Amino acid sequence: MEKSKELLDEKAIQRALTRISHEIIEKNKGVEDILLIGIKTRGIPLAERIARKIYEVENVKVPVGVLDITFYRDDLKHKSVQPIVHNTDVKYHVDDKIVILVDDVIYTGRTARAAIDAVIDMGRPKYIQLAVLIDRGHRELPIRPDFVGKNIPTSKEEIVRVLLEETDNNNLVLIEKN
Ligand SMILES: O=P(O)(O)OC[C@H]1O[C@H](OP(=O)(O)OP(=O)(O)O)[C@H](O)[C@@H]1O
Ligand SMILES: O=c1cc[nH]c(=O)[nH]1
Repeated sequence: MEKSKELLDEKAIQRALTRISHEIIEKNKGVEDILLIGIKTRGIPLAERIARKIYEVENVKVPVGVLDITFYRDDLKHKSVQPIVHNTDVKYHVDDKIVILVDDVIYTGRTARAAIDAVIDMGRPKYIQLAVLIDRGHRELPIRPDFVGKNIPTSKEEIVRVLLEETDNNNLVLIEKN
């Protein structure tokens, strides 16, 4: 039977995103030349929420782009090793930009790596940074996010589910064990 435990509620998610937004501003000494890129699915609403928070603080509208990256798989336990970047025809002007990739969960790091590759294929950004709501560990590549909402130690058997109002009509982070 699947057991589910709540890790973050709506307020905790929003607090984490507020902190990440402030850290982005601080690390980059403002928000000039920043391009946020949300990784589908839930990285997109997270990037939009961060953009809204940055606007509240800095009064600057930072652009938000989208990357569609998925694994060919039946479920999370049967991922193939290669994530696939789908919208390769969508190109952003990344030259000299600070590109901040945004995703809900980082696990093996393979999605982040595919996103980094996709951005590098588009041009020559000044920096690429990575923001995630949840870092659940178990990296298979030397990739570490610059901005983390919450580090959650997990076993490989567990699954972290991020639910957002925009995609799931709910705001919760759950950990599930089969
Ligand atoms: O670090 P990794 O091992 O690559 O795992 C992290 C990725 O897995 C999840 O995406 P998923 O493939 O479940 O797609 P979804 O977000 O569209 O549900 C999550 O949203 C990250 O993009
Ligand atoms: O547990 C996991 C692992 C990868 N991606 C998720 O969204 N959850």
